[in-house]
Formats: sequence, structure tokens, C-alpha cells
Amino acid sequence: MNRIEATLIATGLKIAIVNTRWNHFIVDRLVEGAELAFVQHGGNTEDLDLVTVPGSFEVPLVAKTLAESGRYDAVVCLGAVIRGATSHYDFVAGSATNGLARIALDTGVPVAFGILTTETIEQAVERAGTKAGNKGGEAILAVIETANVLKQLR
Ligand SMILES: O=c1[nH]c(NC[C@H](O)[C@H](O)[C@H](O)CO)c([N+](=O)[O-])c(=O)[nH]1
Repeated sequence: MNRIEATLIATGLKIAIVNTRWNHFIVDRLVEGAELAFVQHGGNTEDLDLVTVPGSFEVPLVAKTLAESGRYDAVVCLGAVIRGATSHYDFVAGSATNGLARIALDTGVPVAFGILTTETIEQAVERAGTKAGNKGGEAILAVIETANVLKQLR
């Protein structure tokens, strides 16, 4: 069987990270995790561009713009939508998810979904570098591998 698989080598890749100011106590840890994973896999931190937006609702438009620019091998989207007392959570989480789902297919650029959607702050903390790892690091590794697969296919 011919297997087409890619490495996790980030050397030479240029990646844009979109992060939110909302819940920055959590999201800043996701950004740190993404940068660390990128550098640990051979990436140059100068090849990372960080674009900050107010909240997760604003992420898809900026992520699409970055993907369409042609300047990046991938886009990583980092945020944290944490359920509150109202149903606002559902609308923000849903719009961010639906918005991001289409960008990769529309632009041909890998887009990582690193927006936490949690019921509690504790669950978010667990995914930002404690008991459940760092979803920012996981997100950038996913698009490093995907970008390398695409380089083989194109
Ligand atoms: O990123 C988030 N944005 C949130 N709201 C702001 C939203 O993303 C927009 O920035 C805002 O609605 C203005 O468009 C959140 N909550 O409201 O709970 C949240 O938990 N996380």
C-alpha cells in the first residue's frame, strides 16, 4: 500500500495565529503552547504572525482574510468560549465553529480549530496547559502535519 504521510517538521513553514482577547487568561496559554510546539518542531518564531481580535465571534473573518492573503502555509485559531449564565455561549461557539469550518475548503489553506468550548472555567484551564494538555500546541501540530501533506499532494 502506498502511504502518503507527513512529518511534523515545521522548518520553513509560515503560520498565522488568530487569538482572542476574551478570556485572555486562558487564551494566552494556548498561544504559548502553540509557539512552543512550533519551535520544538523546527519552526522559527519569526515565521509566526499573531493577530489578536476581541472575541471568538470575530475570529472567522480575520482567519479567512489571513488564509486568502497567500502569505501563510496555515492559520491557527485560538480562543475560549466558556458557558455563562445566558445562551450567548451557544451562539458564539456555534458561529465560530461554523465560520471556521468552511475557510479551509474555500481557501485551500489548513485552518486549525483551537477554540475551546467548555462548560466551566476549570475545563478550560485543564486544556490550556494542565491536566488535559495544551490545545494550542495540539492545534498547531495538526496544521503543520496537514500543510506538509498538502506539499506532497500539490
Ligand atoms: O471568545 C469569546 N467571546 C465571547 N463573547 C464575545 C463575542 O465573541 C464577540 O466578541 C462579541 O459578541 C462582539 O461581537 C464569549 N462570551 O460571551 O461568553 C466567550 O466566552 N468567549
